[in-house]
Amino acid sequence: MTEKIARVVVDVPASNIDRFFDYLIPDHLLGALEVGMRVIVPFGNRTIMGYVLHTVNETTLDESRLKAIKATLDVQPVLTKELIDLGQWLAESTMSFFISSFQAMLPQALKATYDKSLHRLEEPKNQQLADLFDGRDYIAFDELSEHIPLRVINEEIKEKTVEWDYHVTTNESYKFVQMVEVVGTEAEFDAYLAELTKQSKKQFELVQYFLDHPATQPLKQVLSENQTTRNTLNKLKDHQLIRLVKQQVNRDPYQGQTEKTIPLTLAPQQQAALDAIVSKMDQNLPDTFLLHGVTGSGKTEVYLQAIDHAIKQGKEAIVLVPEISLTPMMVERFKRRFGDAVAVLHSALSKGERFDEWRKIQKKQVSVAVGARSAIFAPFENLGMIIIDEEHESTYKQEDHPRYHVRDVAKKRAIYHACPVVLGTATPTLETYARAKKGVYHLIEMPERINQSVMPKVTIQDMREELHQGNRTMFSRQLKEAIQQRIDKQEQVVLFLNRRGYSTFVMCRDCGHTVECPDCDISLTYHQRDHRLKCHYCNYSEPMPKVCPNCESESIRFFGTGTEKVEEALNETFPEARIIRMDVDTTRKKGAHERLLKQFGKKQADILLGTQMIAKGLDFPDVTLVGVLAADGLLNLPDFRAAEKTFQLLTQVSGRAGRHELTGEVIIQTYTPEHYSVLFAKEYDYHGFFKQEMTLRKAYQYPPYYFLTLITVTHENRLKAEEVTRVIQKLLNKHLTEQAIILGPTPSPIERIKGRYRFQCMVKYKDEPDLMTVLRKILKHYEAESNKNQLMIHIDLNPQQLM
Ligand SMILES: Nc1ncnc2c1ncn2[C@@H]1O[C@H](COP(=O)(O)OP(=O)(O)OP(=O)(O)O)[C@@H](O)[C@H]1O
Ligand SMILES: [Zn+2]
Ligand SMILES: [Zn+2]
Repeated sequence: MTEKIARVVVDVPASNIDRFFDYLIPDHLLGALEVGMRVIVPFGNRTIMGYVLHTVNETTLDESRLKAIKATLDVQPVLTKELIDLGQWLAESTMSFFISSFQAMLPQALKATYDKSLHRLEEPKNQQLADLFDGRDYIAFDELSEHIPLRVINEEIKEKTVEWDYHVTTNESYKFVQMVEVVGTEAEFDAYLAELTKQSKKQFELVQYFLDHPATQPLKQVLSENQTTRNTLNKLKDHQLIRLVKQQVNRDPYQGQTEKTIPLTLAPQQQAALDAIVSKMDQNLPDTFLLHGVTGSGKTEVYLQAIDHAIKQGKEAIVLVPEISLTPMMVERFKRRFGDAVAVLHSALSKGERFDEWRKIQKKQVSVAVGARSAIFAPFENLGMIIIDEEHESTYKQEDHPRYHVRDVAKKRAIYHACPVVLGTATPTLETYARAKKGVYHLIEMPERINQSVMPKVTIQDMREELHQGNRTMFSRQLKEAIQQRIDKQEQVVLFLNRRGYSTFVMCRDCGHTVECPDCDISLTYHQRDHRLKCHYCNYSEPMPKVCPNCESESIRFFGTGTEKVEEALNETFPEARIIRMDVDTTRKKGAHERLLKQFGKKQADILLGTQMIAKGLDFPDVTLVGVLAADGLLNLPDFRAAEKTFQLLTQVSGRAGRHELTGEVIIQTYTPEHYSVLFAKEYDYHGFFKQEMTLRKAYQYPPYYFLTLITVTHENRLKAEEVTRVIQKLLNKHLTEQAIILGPTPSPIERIKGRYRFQCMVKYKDEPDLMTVLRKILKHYEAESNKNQLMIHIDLNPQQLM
């Protein structure tokens, strides 16, 4: 590359800096610097990180005034040309900053951190400061701020005795292991042996060992095989018979996987699906498929064989799974089929592990990336296919800048690579199924389970009725009996508790007072482990009160059902049952998910009790009963998708039973047995549910009939938040077409979070070509106030959460 000017996006997420800056490429970097690399550049009086997006020979600015790039952080670009374009598109289509978009595409470890320190140029005039330097040239900001007032520093800077120095560090770290290399000749070992006294038995053994094992091997292995210590080994090192060397290795979070699986003979419906997908792949067509297959219909095997086809063509594949730590079984199936050709990217890995997995993709050491949302940015350059499993999951939408939906990014990448996208699920979102019905997506239906196994029979238990009959426990009589039967027959049970919207809040039975977070508008949740009340939004916590803060009554209790409480109740009711509980508390440790599921798989427990995280991806042959303890939790959320989410969840959970030879049974407990989402889920009637829900969406003007945009305004002052929202609502009214429906301002369902009041304005529309322009103008108008951070305006195009 011979251009001499680089266009850089700098690491400052602020609206007035959200553009390219031109920098001179210094001589020593000419020819070495490439587009897509990270660089260190001077910016104002600071030094920061940036990405080189273009190189050019001409600038519209005065070239003599351009600053030069200080250094590059990479020897190989971290962003491909495709990703550079994608990042810009992402920023524009989600109304985010360029820098936030690029950061979102790269692993955490590549982000920069900044240290600020004071650099001494000559002896400071201020004695206190001079003393603090004490012969040093730099003082870290933290140390400085403890001792010297900022005013003094500013004066010294004016005198040019000192200057601020900014140091950029990035966090990519490589893992090294100590290796033992044998360097002594046989003769030298013999000479050493001759020197040894009779007491040095261990040394004799070690010499013998190295003569037998001359190859370089890990230190850890040498020590463990010889049952010896570093000290003992050091004697050989001192005699220059061995040497310790560092070797860089990839951290491998999936070490020691079991043997490989081979492709299964496909059932006819699977074969048809595979043929359709492979044919588009071979024709290089960026078409989107909806693979609508009931739970247990063998979708995963279709993915595996389609990927196999891609690999054989020398192409690569991306597989997206909801939240990967929740679906370890899924990951394992890919690992076992493709072994080392798979990189796994997800949040349960350490920063370093994730970086190593990402680098495998960058270095073309793998051809498959399996991961959660951000894996859609895997830097492959020859994609053959993108798969989004469980496409209905809300985790595919990022709820923070850039607010993108993985489906949109996938379609964009598919066009670039001319490859198909496969959306797979048993419960498509209404948006997706409507598109498939219109022919925008190719619809593939897989209505049968593998091996003709039937969908488990679902019964609904009306918990109000149970109460009338005097049953005050959390298990209906039928569920209790069914669990007991499974324990007796040594079959297994999965019990699902919907945590969201059904958490354990504290209420006084005398006065009805509930304990709420002082900063957010929601009840605190009781945590048994440390006997404290916590806020799920801001981390506020306080001890569980002994008496009601309102009336001092002692009858203050927690309500609702947490997994811990259910576990207690299970222990009481079925003392002989072995229970595995899976929730945020028991799975906090790394690898805990996998470990607990493995235990259950080995039948070391009778009952698996858990929250959302056990709803999908589980495939255990001996599970014959699935119980849903409280189906209504989601129904009560203030969200137009509440029914859809309930239907999806119930269908997914039910799908965990009877997947192999044994027939399954599902029992759903609910307080609203007449709700259509419960009734259609009972019949596994997706099409019936779709029809009914579409009618409602049409009547109430929601997606997929209308697009939504949600604008949320937050401010510490309630009036201010409401007023700004009102102004925005008026502006939208004025500038959009007559057809647009503009609602608000209304308080958000959670009116206050972290001490900030929240108001929202919702736009429903079919076609508003000017919407983005108007929204940009609004943001621009409030730019100054937003940059000072008093006012915040969030714009969410196609929101998934309305809270
Ligand atoms: N062609 C086949 N022959 C035999 N067994 C198969 C075949 N395809 C899939 N299976 C097995 O059937 C079970 C269900 O398949 P799979 O998990 O792929 O379904 P799925 O549609 O992905 O399910 P879910 O959406 O419920 O997770 C698995 O145990 C799988 O190994
Ligand atoms: Zn709070
Ligand atoms: Zn009270």
